Amino acid sequence: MLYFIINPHSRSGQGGAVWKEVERTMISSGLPYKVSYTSYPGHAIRLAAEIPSGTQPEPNLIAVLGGDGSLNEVLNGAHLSPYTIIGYLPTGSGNDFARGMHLPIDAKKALTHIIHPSYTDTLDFGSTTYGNQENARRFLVSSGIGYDAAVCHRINTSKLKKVFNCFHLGKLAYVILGIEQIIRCRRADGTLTIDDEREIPLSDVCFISCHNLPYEGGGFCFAPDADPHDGEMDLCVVTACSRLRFTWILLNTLLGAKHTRCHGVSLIRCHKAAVKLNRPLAVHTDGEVTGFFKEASFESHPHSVRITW
Ligand SMILES: Nc1ncnc2c1ncn2[C@@H]1O[C@H](COP(=O)(O)OP(=O)(O)OP(=O)(O)O)[C@@H](O)[C@H]1O
Repeated sequence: MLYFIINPHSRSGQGGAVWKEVERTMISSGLPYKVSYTSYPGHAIRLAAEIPSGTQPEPNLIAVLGGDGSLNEVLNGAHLSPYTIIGYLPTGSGNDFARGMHLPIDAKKALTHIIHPSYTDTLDFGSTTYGNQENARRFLVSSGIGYDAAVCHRINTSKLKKVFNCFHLGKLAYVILGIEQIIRCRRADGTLTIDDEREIPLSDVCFISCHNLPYEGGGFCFAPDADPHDGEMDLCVVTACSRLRFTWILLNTLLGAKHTRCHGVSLIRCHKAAVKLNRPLAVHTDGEVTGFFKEASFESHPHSVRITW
């Protein structure tokens, strides 16, 4: 069975209008499908959890229409199995999943791939544990602590993205709030433990971002070689740099240039990473902020989620 989970509020309310257009194609296809609409943040987790795993002759396909946040919620609610397949119709403003996977950004084109799947792929996903060890959340794109999460926090609490999205300039909101956080974001000292073995002391941490896919924040390429098929995560660690150098690093990631050569940037490939800091910093998973914490752990779950396009 084909289930649609629609976030009508994605891209500042345009998601509902996009679905109306997409649904015409669905109706004319004659295929059976069910639709649910999200009515509050976190609702897609519950809606996805209500969909049972399919069976071998009849897998269930959950098609998400929304942004990376809605896709993340479905990943967190879905009963992951070889018979649960996730499809994606991007209507967000960041669209880092679609960008990283080279998927069509156009929801109508994406629907063609859902109706006539040409390919299914099994991807890695990551999980982030924060605060007390009971809190965990899955991610498909990236998760981080520090500057990147602080920007997500501002994006989600400020009206700027909504206003800019009306003029199709959502990306500019990320840039403006990103600059604001270069000036205001707090930093911390601590340690980073890689794969339970190697402990790295950290001072003046700007952020630590853990990637399954290369881009986050609407196109910042923090981990150019991140591959969701390799069973590992790519960590981008940025420490001890002036605001000017930090701006230069961010510009490099946005323009696709080599930020990895900049002083203060390290890229580490691993299965697990644990961060301990001396003050709480914001933590995000796929752009959804979970809170401010001193400790966060990230882990890769190889080949665990089926996607179609
Ligand atoms: N009906 C709703 N009303 C308000 N918020 C909602 C509703 N449905 C979902 N949400 C929340 O909206 C947030 C953002 O949604 P989503 O990521 O789909 O779109 P976006 O913000 O436009 O895209 P992007 O994350 O790519 O910038 C999610 O955190 C989700 O929980």
